[in-house]
Amino acid sequence: MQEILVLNSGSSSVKFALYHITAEGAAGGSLEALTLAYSGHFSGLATSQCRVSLAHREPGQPPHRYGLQALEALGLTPAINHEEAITKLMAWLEQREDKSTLVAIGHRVVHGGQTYHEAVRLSANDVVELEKFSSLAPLHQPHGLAPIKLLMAQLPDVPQIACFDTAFHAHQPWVARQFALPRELTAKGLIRYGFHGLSYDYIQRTLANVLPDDALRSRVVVAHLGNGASMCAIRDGVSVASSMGFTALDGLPMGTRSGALDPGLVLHLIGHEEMSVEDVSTLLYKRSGLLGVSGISSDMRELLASDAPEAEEAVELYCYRAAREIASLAGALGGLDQLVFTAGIGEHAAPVRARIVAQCDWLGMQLDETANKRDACCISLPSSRVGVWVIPTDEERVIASDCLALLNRAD
Ligand SMILES: Nc1ncnc2c1ncn2[C@@H]1O[C@H](COP(=O)(O)OP(=O)(O)O)[C@@H](O)[C@H]1O
Ligand SMILES: CC(=O)OP(=O)(O)O
Ligand SMILES: [Mg+2]
Repeated sequence: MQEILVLNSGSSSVKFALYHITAEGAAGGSLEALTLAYSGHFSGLATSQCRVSLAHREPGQPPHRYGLQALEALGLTPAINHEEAITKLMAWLEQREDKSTLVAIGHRVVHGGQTYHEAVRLSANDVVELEKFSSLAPLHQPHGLAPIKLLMAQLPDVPQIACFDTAFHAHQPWVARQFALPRELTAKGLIRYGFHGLSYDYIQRTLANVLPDDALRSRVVVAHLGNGASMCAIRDGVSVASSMGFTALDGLPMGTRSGALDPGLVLHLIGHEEMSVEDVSTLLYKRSGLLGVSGISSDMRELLASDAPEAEEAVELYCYRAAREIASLAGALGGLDQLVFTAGIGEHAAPVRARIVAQCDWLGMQLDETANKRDACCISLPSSRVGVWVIPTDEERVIASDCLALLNRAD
């Protein structure tokens, strides 16, 4: 049985999955060409909520979830940061006996810049090139590249394949990518890239299965609300605008990131608050967003459970900015047919979805409150002009499927 391993370093998590390639899969790269065998994650990294999970799946059986003792026996105990998560994951992989079945390892790499527009088998030189984007995605790029370097050394014959968050947005109209800056800076690549593209790709492919009529999916906004959060306007299956820009700091407020700010505020911090570039970077990437406004936590679960007015203020601001962003992206699309919620908050936080949808009622959204409380797939009423959906994302499956397509092309 041939296998593909996938690693996905998010800002608060390391997710991993092992797929078996089905007989039909050997010939095509569809999402269904792969059978999930193992999946797991280290989550809540750099918070007080660090957790680990592992599940094993046999075809036709319910998933077997490992308990705490079984996880401990495998060395899979909670990790406090990405480095520790990767070390534990590598040790678990190392102790698996047979690695000859592994035909590729797929990695989520958040920033692909202007050159990397599709999945690529990495050379050592590619890794050097991709490291140049580390300052543009400090919460992601170094953590995505670290296991690539380790695995290139440990398993030199197994292709290490990078799949990029930015790739899905690479064909946005130029007007959506430009900043209003002098041309010589734009020419240097100071443009909007957009992120979470693997997630958006999964959602648009899955929505097409749930809602097969193309005409109903012409204008879609996907709200990827995880620890990082962004939205994407998708017209006829193609990204046309996104809330994230040059870096994964723009747009919506996030767990610890500020989202969009007046750029004059950054100048003020440097000029009048005597903050260095590094201080401002730490402030905007690690101390802002839900954590900064609430002063309590970056985790939406904790804020929703809290009675503190500061927690409520953080949730209110989060939902307000999200509703404004949906309207802005509907503007880019010239209307809206469907809204999809996904990722940690989008998939699980019914009160957040309810508040956002309530603020979008003027766009023609009517929430089915019972369906919303159940995290059902369709959460809008039949009378709602805009369909509202909850679709769990699966970046790992898109990565595995892109790897398979690349391997099949190379044969
Ligand atoms: N049941 C829940 N209710 C509210 N928020 C949740 C729930 N489960 C997860 N979350 C939120 O999702 C976030 C993690 O989202 P996820 O997409 O997995 O993260 P990452 O950005 O690291 O990939 C957590 O920080 C938490 O705020
Ligand atoms: C790009 C980004 O913010 O990703 P994540 O939500 O996984 O941290
Ligand atoms: Mg994520």
